[in-house]
Amino acid sequence: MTATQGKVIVGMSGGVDSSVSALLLLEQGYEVEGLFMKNWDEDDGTEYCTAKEDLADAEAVCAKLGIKLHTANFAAEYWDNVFEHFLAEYQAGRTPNPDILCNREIKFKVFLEYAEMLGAEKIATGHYVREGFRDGRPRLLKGLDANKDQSYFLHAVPEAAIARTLFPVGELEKPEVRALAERHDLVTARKKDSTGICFIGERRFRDFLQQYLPAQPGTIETPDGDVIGEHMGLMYHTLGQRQGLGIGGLADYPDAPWFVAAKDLERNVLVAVQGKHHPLLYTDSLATEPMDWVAGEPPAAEGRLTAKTRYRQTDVPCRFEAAEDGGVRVRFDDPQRAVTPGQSLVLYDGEICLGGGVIKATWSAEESAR
Ligand SMILES: Nc1ncnc2c1ncn2[C@@H]1O[C@H](COP(=O)(O)OP(=O)(O)OP(=O)(O)O)[C@@H](O)[C@H]1O
Repeated sequence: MTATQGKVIVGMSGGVDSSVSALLLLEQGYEVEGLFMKNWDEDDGTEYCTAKEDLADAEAVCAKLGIKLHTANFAAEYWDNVFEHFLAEYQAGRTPNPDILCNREIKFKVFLEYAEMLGAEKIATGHYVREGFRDGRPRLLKGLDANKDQSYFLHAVPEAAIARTLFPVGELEKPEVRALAERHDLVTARKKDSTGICFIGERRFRDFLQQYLPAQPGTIETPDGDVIGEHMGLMYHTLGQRQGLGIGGLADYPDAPWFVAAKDLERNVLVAVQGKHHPLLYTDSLATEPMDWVAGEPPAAEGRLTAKTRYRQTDVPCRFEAAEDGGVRVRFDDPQRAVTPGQSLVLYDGEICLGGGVIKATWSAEESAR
């Protein structure tokens, strides 16, 4: 086939989505080359990093498709611009999402620059999102497969980078993608989806974090300040999670499970409540750090939108207003469970992903009313 559409570099992760992306672009008449990025040097003596296998799979797919595969090591950029921030956030008691930063800083910045160096105007990835023009602007749209939509992770990528990226699988459902890979005999057809944070792999999160952040034991308390247990470090706990208390003698409390409701950083105290639906586990309104707007600016009018506070959540109705510091204040129509500082709030106008920001404070219905 002769290429008529210009040169595009596909981010080849060794997974099925990027394999099929390369295939589709070839079928569409692009001159396609692949790039495998190594963002984590796995010489930390563990067996968890799958980079070697992934590279071998990317090589096999590129050989099968007859395209060239480049490799690049961005581990230094990843460490400086993603990982250090990730650790600092944990240290500050928040639960960060490094994949969002990885997209903004690595996949849609360093990778784009690298592609330019290789003589390509455009890059492509296997993300389940779409690009579409609305009101004359290139917009980031949700992927058609609602189960796989990855716009949550891409909300911090600027419009100019979105405009230079192709998302061939964004128009497809995942089973169609696997079927295409099977039909073309690609080795990744049945490869299982990657889970969790890329550099942590399947290992226990606490073990990983302990290599970088020392344990900081403290107490677990009720909202009234009764000590009911001990924790090994606030960073090992996630809001809304069921919490084993590790001590007996809770004679004053009925035998109901405890859930993490808050982290008091100043006192190094984990606050726990009883019952999965305790009101303190619900957020009525929140504030974010300065927002990353895909369009570079907030929507013209404040008002009603929908929002996700975590990946794989259906977006829920809310009302938003801009704050002076560049962040937003959002109030949900219905209080949301386990909204976690450090994770991102992402706003949508229908299928358009507008942007998002890191959640810095949350208030329960009772606190909002005060
Ligand atoms: N190491 C890598 N090198 C090059 N591109 C990558 C790499 N990791 C991810 N990407 C790109 O980012 C996209 C989304 O990555 P993600 O980790 O979410 O994988 P995924 O949705 O399981 O996709 P895939 O099935 O292609 O691995 C990939 O489809 C690929 O285009």
